[in-house]
Amino acid sequence: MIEFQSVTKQYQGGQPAVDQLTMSIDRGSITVFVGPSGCGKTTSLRMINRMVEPTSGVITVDGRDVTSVPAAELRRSMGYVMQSSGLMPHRSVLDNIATVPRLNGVSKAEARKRATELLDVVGLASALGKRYPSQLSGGQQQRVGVARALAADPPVLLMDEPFSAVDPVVRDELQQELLRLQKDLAKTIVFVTHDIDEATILGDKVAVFAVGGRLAQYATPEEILRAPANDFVASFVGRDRGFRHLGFTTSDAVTIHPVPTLVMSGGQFAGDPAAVTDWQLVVDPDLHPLGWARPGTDSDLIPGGSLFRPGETLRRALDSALSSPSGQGVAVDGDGKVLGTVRAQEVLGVIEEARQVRQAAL
Ligand SMILES: Nc1ncnc2c1ncn2[C@@H]1O[C@H](COP(=O)(O)OP(=O)(O)OP(=O)(O)O)[C@@H](O)[C@H]1O
Repeated sequence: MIEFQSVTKQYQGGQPAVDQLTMSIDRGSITVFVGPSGCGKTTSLRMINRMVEPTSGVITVDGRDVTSVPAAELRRSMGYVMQSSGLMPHRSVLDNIATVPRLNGVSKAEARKRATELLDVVGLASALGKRYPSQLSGGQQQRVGVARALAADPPVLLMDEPFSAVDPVVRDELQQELLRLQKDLAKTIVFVTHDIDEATILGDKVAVFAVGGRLAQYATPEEILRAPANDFVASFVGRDRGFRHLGFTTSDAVTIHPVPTLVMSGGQFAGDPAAVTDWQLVVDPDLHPLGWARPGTDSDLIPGGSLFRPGETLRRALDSALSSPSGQGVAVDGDGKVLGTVRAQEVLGVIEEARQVRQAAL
């Protein structure tokens, strides 16, 4: 959908900000540009919609050289979301979202109707439409920024560090929301971040840029974590990359063992916890896990670790086992009811088997 052909950008008097960039961006996918500060991510993104003009090279969108399209028209045909939501402070949320459709000649009533629908699409209550941007939280403002970018239903969405100014919990929500939206919308999204975790969570493909605007690696997140192309990528991806890579393999092959349970209801154990000779999982009458009872004590309820569902990743399964006071990770079904437990040693066994299979395939 988007092609960079030997694209270089040199601002006056400096080193190239982007140096001979050649890459193809797939239609309907999320492509993430990641790298340290100043490596040319934003410049590369802005050359797609001609907010920045290349010094040399060609960029095409859908086979058309972008320089053949008037810059204003090109910009309106692509959604753009930036770090500070960039909303107009003196316009209501609805009117902010309706901006581009209005510029494209859509009637006010029609544009506002669509804007109200979009509030729902990005998970905001329609009542917020009447507020001004300063009356929203940072996370809500970013959602409005996404709604505004989607308003003209553009095939391409450019996102420049859109979630980096919000706290980690909201950021996590916004990332999940974007993935959910993308399932329905299948836009061609180019997303800039300096955070490798965000890149691997969101990207179908990840482009790692090195200082000097050179493309150091362009591959799936799984491949970048498993096989960084060089020392720069390895150090940028960081020390936990082996662990993060577990986030790409499912835990299907891990055995789930039955676990003895002790029911707790109304704050009371249904049996005698002092008689427990092995760790027992404490559950409510509907089999939702509450914590653990330790053998040989008259047992307070000991809070449990993280839970995971079969089909989730090995990372979740391992985390569940390692964070559990009993050393057993608790697997639950879609309703949150206990299915059984997994042991860290066995999860590690599956990880090692998967590694050997990959090794043999090389
Ligand atoms: N308008 C400009 N004039 C001159 N130099 C610029 C301009 N915009 C960016 N640069 C320089 O170009 C290089 C690349 O900048 P760019 O903003 O693309 O990097 P980035 O990877 O997005 O960085 P960050 O993560 O810090 O936003 C930097 O050295 C920057 O100082």
